[in-house]
Amino acid sequence: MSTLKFMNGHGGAKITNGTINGDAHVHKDVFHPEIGHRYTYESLQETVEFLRSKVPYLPEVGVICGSGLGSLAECLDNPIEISYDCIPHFPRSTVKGHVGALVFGFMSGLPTVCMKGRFHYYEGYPLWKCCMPIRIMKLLGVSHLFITNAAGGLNPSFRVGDIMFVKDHINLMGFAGNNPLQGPNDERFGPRFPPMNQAYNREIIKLANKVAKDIGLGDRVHEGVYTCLGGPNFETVAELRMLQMLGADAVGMSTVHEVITANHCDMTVFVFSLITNECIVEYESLAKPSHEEVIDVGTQRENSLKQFVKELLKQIFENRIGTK
Ligand SMILES: O=P(O)(O)O[C@@H]1C[C@H](O)[C@@H](CO)O1
Ligand SMILES: Nc1nc2[nH]cnc2c(=O)[nH]1
Repeated sequence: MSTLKFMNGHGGAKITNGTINGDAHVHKDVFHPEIGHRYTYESLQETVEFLRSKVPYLPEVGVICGSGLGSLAECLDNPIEISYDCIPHFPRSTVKGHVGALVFGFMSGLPTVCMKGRFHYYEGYPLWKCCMPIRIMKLLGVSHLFITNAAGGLNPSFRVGDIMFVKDHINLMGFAGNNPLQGPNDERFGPRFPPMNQAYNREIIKLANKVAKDIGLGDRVHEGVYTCLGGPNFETVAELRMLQMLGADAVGMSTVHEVITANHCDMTVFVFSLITNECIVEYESLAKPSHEEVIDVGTQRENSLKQFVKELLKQIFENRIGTK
């Protein structure tokens, strides 16, 4: 049995645990003796069918909310919030600041789905599972994916609260042989060997710089290279110095595998990092990064970021950027 609850003040609906747990779904995922468990195209279709039965339109835009950035989902008009624990085959959020719900609605007039909470490798999920929602978004019809994250600033010119438009990444986990596309390739999603040299849409980055300037954020934005480590610990001084030498401007614990999965299935991708802490590269410093600080900075910057995301989205679609 399924129940929609109306949310105060938003004119929307909320589907939470317990309200639809009775919905039976059959697990058709496969276990390969050599490589272990994987989702199949068919099992993902079950998730898609479930979501289609709850939401009366198809989203064109996807937004992944980073740590402390769940409030971006408040940009949606007429939200329909569906808790991850109601959705067939969906992993569960375990991290503070990641609520664990898909929120459908209209952002700048465009049908959009926000992931209020992402999945991380350090939670114990393999990368292919962390990225499962991206394939779900693709199957629902999402063409443009906005990925956001909280990251430590490696570039000494970055200040806490700055925004970095990601122009490229260094896939350190991939260097170690860990990649979300590992395992059998399903050509219905994309090719076995996808290119990654244009993973971040250049036109959107150009527009993002203009929009940031127009709304008064011009002096707080940068372009840069993001890298991801597995976490959950923050980095040592020696590790951070090494990352700086490699050419990374910001470090986090997510995003890279999501970008790879999204590009594999031909989505248009835009990513920004909120610099929530300065990476400590001096042994003398007594400062310590913390998840609380990361979430606080997200909260402090939420109004500017909401305004930025709404305006950027509007202009992307007005100018048909990245429409394939
Ligand atoms: O989900 P993101 O990448 O935004 O979160 C970063 C990485 C860790 O999950 C967390 C550490 O505070 O912030
Ligand atoms: N790995 C990593 N992730 C972060 N997320 C937010 N800040 C940081 C950081 O300093 N390091």
